[in-house]
Amino acid sequence: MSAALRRERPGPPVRMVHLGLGAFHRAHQAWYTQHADDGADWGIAAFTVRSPDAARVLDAQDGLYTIVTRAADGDTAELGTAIVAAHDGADLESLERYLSDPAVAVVTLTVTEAGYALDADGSPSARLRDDAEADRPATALGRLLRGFDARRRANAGPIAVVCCDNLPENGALLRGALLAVAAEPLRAWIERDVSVVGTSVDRITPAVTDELTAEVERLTGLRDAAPVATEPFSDWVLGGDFPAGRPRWESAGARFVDDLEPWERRKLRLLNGAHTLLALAGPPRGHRTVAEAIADPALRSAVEALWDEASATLPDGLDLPAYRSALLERFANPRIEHRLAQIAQDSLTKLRLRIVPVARHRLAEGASTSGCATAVAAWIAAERPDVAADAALADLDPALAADARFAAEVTDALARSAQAARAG
Ligand SMILES: NC(=O)c1ccc[n+]([C@@H]2O[C@H](COP(=O)([O-])OP(=O)(O)OC[C@H]3O[C@@H](n4cnc5c(N)ncnc54)[C@H](O)[C@@H]3O)[C@@H](O)[C@H]2O)c1
Ligand SMILES: O=P(O)(O)OC[C@@H](O)[C@@H](O)[C@H](O)[C@H](O)CO
Repeated sequence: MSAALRRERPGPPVRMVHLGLGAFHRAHQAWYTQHADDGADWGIAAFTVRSPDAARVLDAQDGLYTIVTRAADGDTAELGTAIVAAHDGADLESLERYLSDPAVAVVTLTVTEAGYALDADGSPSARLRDDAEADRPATALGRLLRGFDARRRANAGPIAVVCCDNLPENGALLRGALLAVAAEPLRAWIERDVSVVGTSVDRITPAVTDELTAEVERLTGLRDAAPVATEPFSDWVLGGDFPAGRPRWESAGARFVDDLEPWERRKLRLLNGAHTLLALAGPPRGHRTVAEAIADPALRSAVEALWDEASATLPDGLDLPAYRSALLERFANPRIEHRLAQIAQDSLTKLRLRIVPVARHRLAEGASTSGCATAVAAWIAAERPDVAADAALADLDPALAADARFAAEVTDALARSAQAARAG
């Protein structure tokens, strides 16, 4: 019988807190922290958001888990060691305790786009406002405010918070939301003592499947109930200050830049924009995963058209040809089973953030928008099949709906996909 995972000696001291204990945190921020040359000084206390399950499982393994890196030609396994404590997100007392400790210097978040509980214009939803005043907040930001208030009362000093979700201008968005819902005197403390760091995060890490557990046992001889599978590629670009210190993530390959926005846009508009397109257009053509969808010549050319349009909205100096060709290789990785159904969550919000700005930019220049129109048509076909195309388009973005050329392109794309579906 295989051995279970347990620590033989204590892990690093807790100096980071993470909210959103999912697959991505374990494959990305925790990986960079353990690979930093001062990683032995930086342990992470990680909290779930909605369900305690991931914390229970990881806690039973002393925070240890296996990271399986899946290259096209095979898998390798390594032990993830940076997470030293795992908690149910509802455990506010532990969150307050960590954040009251001056040695804790960084908070990271991966709570998904929906997890911020913001309205479409980026302002806090009524749910978030109510939650920020609740006795036992249930949203990630409500809980973060509770933890920050404990730090303020403990006089534990400034701290950095890093939003690691796929949201444009994620640092500014998070800061705006925190300041909008915090009551005084916490609001003034956040303004003065919390540095909100913007970041672009990149490592394709699909949801964990049962098959992975068996694969880990085969590779390592260990029983692991919390493994994670990820791709060899990894990138982390950050912009902002860390007033209480941070791991030397740059020694593990992270990049610190003065102007984050171009890198963030490159990733969101090319990688995530294409994922959103494939997640909508792939299933009606019988595809289940990104690798299957990108192997379909019609979808590959739709992605290329979208990338041509998105690339024209990006500044020079981002090495776009190399990035695009690496993306094609990453999408095609046969060992990464990235299900389109997982990516298709919240498509309306993602189109508004990733496709609509490109389409608007191109229309203002009188340039082609067929790639954007294909993505929008795929969304209408998948999620608004019973609504007239012009009404669905108006729901997505009134300015695009008012543009006769774009509306006609969407109608044409819908007709083409219906014809393709009839043809079989
Ligand atoms: N997985 C990737 O490849 C990847 C890569 C880059 C960035 N990201 C970013 O990280 C996020 C998390 O990715 P993951 O793979 O760890 O996801 P996940 O589904 O494992 O979720 C992570 C955490 O978010 C919480 N959560 C999920 N949906 C929520 C909701 N609607 N409201 C509140 N909390 C919610 C979960 O409880 C969990 O604690 C992504 O949404 C994305 O923004 C992921
Ligand atoms: O839910 P999304 O669309 O923000 O993200 C789903 C995937 O596209 C995403 O997780 C990518 O794998 C990731 O952004 C790669 O770095």
